[in-house]
Amino acid sequence: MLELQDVHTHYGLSHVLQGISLKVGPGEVVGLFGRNGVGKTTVIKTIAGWVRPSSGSMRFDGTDMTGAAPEQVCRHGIGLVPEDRRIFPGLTVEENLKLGLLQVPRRSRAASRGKLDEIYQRFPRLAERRRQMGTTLSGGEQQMLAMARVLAGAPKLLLIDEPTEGLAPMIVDELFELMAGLARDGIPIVLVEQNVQRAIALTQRYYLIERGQVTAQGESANAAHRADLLEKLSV
Ligand SMILES: Nc1ncnc2c1ncn2[C@@H]1O[C@H](COP(=O)(O)OP(=O)(O)OP(=O)(O)O)[C@@H](O)[C@H]1O
Repeated sequence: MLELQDVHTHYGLSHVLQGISLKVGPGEVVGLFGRNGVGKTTVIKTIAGWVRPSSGSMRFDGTDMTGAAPEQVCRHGIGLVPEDRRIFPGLTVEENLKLGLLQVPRRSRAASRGKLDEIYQRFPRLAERRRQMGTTLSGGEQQMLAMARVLAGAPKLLLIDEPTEGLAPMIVDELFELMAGLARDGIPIVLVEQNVQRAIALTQRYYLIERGQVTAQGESANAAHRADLLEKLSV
């Protein structure tokens, strides 16, 4: 479904991604793990078109998307939930979600309402707070809103970057439960998450990134692969 081949990305003279190749199949949840600063967010941003690769290729759903702009990537069905959440200030929870709904052009009023109801069922906390300003939500709730807004655009693949960073344990549990729900529903996800022990249980496969390269990959259910990953990350 998504395939990156030998992707190199630079920030100026800094050669951050040094030949990343990875695949995500239909319905697959794939983890990108690694220490701080190794390039995980840059992989996500490169897929989303926020950063242009200097070489290599990317295919999504049978289309060559190498170097595509963020809006094209988004239109092709890749939804990004960024690390900093980007909740629109001055808009309520529902207004934030309605902006997400606009991602799908020509959706009928009834279909939009249906989608919103579906989102509120998945995220009951957002339903309770639908009239509250988005930026007044707790960090964890803002993370839910960021996810829900992307889901309103009916993405074919989700990129989720560090969703639980800095959040209280209880809300972290809720977020993992929500992501498990998305996984059960067959929504493919690329997940960057520092909490590897929890995240590994959610993913089917993983890539370990070190210094801008994939240095290990494996099946999450394979005990030896898991042990190898946790050992390499010393967790
Ligand atoms: N806009 C930028 N300009 C220059 N260098 C950058 C930029 N963004 C990131 N970097 C550098 O690129 C490297 C990879 O950063 P990236 O954020 O992709 O890593 P990461 O693995 O996601 O780390 P973290 O877990 O800390 O977010 C780091 O050395 C970082 O300092």
